[in-house]
Amino acid sequence: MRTALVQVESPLDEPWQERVERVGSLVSGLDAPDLVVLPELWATGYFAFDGYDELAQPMTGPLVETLRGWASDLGIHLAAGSVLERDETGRLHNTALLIGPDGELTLTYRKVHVFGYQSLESKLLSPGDDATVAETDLGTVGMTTCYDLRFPELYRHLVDQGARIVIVPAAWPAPRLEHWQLFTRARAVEDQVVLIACNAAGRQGDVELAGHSAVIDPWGRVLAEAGSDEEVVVVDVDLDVVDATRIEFPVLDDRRLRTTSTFAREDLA
Ligand SMILES: NC(=O)CCC(=O)C(=O)O
Repeated sequence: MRTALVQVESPLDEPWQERVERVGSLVSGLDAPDLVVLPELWATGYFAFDGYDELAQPMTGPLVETLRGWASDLGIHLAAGSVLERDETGRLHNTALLIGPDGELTLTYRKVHVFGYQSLESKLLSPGDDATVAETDLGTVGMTTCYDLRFPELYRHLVDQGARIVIVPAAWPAPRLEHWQLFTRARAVEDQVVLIACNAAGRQGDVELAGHSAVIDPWGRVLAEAGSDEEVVVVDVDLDVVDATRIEFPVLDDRRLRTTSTFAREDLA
């Protein structure tokens, strides 16, 4: 699986429409990837909180239409990072999406753990209340978003549904780079998945993003890692490593505590 991580910079003074055009050119210039992955809220800029309400769109809106067009024109799987979704009741969500080579939405995931530390996300957005997987011709894929990396039970929930690949779009700030590197590797090793994490880069206002997008295999090997600037990283991933690891070292079979795999919906209302 040829995987391209497009580690986008989203400076607050760049009009978002220009950024979408710029990133579209980057994506269409890639050399025949199977999967392209973008960061969390890259079009809007995660830290552009003032623009959240104005820029949120339904999943049938023009931004998602454009992204679907990229996937179908190029015949790729596009994990298009996340977008600000306005749902049918008017609430806003941070919604990650995977689009298939036919331009159809394969998987959507509303970020469950919205972030409130030096961030207005938890005030402005409503959390999701579920996480599912999609069967694709790449394998069984789950998605989580950024801060979710700190909540391992979410990943077990995906593994319980058969996830072999977990894609993580992020806007993770530079002061906690060590946490990013620790959690991405930990989740790959403990859940025996290929973990594909695409972070934002550059500055968004006062915040410096960490970059260091990475692809990590179930042994914890970092197959590719970006630096801290805007960059595209391409890596060929042999997905057989998931089954090989689970057969060689069947730690998931030794679990004694089964999660109930349910969400505390009453807490999320
Ligand atoms: N965008 C985010 O969810 C940031 C999370 C973060 O900075 C952290 O967990 O640390």
